[in-house]
Amino acid sequence: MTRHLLRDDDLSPAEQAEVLALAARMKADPFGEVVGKPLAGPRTVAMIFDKPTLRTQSSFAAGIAELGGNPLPINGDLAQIGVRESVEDVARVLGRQAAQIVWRTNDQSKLDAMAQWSGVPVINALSDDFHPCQLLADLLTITERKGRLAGLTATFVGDGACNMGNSWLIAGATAGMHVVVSSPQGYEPAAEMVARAQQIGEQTGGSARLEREVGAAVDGADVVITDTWVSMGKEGESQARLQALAPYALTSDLMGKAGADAIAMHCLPAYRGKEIDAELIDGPDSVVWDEAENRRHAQKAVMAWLQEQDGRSAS
Ligand SMILES: NC(=O)NCCC[C@H](N)C(=O)O
Repeated sequence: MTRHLLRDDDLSPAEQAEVLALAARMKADPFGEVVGKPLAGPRTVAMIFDKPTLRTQSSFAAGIAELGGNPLPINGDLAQIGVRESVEDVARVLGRQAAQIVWRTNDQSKLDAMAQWSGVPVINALSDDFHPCQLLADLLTITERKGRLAGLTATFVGDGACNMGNSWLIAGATAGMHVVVSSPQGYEPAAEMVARAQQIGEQTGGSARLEREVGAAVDGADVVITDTWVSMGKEGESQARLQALAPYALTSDLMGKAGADAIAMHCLPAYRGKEIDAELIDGPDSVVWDEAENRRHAQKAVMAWLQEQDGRSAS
């Protein structure tokens, strides 16, 4: 069966650990002299962007090239998937051209259809619901800083209903972390996301909970994460969001409540003076540039791992 990375729990806890270990090996050997070049040929990886992108396109393109493959960027505005032709038909066409498909889009259901019809591994490069590639990069970054994941407390503050809030719940619990999400009313993750993370936590020793009071949520945390208050596609709600989320800004004061060696994370793009203080994101507790670099290493590991799974299922 062809494997995909459409949401964070498409990887079991053991598989997540395997991908993260591979990512660390790839980071130490960027041109594949030891780990090899699983996309050599070159195999083509189609990258479709229906939303803006900087980190995702550049890290996938560089990573695909480092794996010996051919990155094929597709402009979503020109392809008009689901408008000019159905997701099913696009999937069947791209599945004949590319070894893998990377897609940044809005609806999770479109990714499901791409996976169902393409016959090749599909990677979610951000949807409205999940951002699993960012989480693998973030977990790699935490491992580098802390030497472990299981047992650490990660507190996400701000818009918990967005892709990053959901992915933190699911991927953090998969890694055996204690995930706390602190959001104002109306911006909490859906109950089903929290329940799913709790269910995974029962298996891994991790946990997931919501904590409305932001100081209590950050108290003693090992990792504090935030994200933009206005995710792509939510621009029309900007004013209401900036107002509602203001008490949940990640300031240096708030960060002071976290554990002594706590790190601050942000997937970028960041809005200084809104969801995060300039002195914090540009200060010594911030690991945001490592997160951005680690997108490449984590995604290379995902592509290599999916390619290997695909080979296994074909043989
Ligand atoms: N580093 C990135 O890939 N950026 C992710 C932006 C996440 C944000 N919640 C958004 O959906 O716009």
